Amino acid sequence: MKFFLDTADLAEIEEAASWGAIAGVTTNPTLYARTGGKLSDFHNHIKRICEIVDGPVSAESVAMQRDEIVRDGLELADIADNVVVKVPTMVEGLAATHELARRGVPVNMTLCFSVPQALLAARAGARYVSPFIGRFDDISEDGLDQVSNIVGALSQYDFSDATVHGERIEVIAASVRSAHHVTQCALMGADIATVPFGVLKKMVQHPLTDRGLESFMKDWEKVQGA
Ligand SMILES: O=C[C@H](O)COP(=O)(O)O
Repeated sequence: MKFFLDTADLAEIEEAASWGAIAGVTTNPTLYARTGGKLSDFHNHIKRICEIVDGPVSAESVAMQRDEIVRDGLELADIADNVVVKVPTMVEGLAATHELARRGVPVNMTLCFSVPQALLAARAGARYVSPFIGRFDDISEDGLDQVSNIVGALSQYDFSDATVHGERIEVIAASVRSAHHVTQCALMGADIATVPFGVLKKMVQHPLTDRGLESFMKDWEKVQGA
């Protein structure tokens, strides 16, 4: 399993990249707004992320019509070679994804909540599909179950004919809220988990590691005093 960092915060991205932990970054309009960035700085900000991370960086189109999404997507793809255009899973998004894929632009279909949506994303030529866990849990559904179903359904078929990249569509487990979500996604075979920095930090932690470290340090003090 690969990990992407789900943030637009440059300090978080630099720190996580220094751990060798992340293979890419995903952003969305909310995450960019959280940085306090302006619209005029958006492309520069994505460029900066692409310089820090040597892997796919998802930047989302906020257009609603297929032609505008394609125009947006082509501009975003021009920022750097590792930009992936994030497009919502809706009719206009599918049409735009199909056109962007035809032009060789990798697309991450986002806001995916069902197997049929994921199958259509794959057929349209998406390079990635992002089922959301936490937001599904928020409405008393089972987000992890949905990821498992999507991983299972996509693995039944070869969609390589649908993408100009000829690569298998990869599932990005998104809206990840806990290390438990990551564990379950890894067990069900999701290709990637995109995690907020807070979750990435929790993934490193274990109380027995802390307790073990504390006792090693105490015993080492005894050695030094001997
Ligand atoms: O845009 C994708 C994010 O993974 C959504 O995460 P969130 O539901 O925690 O805002």
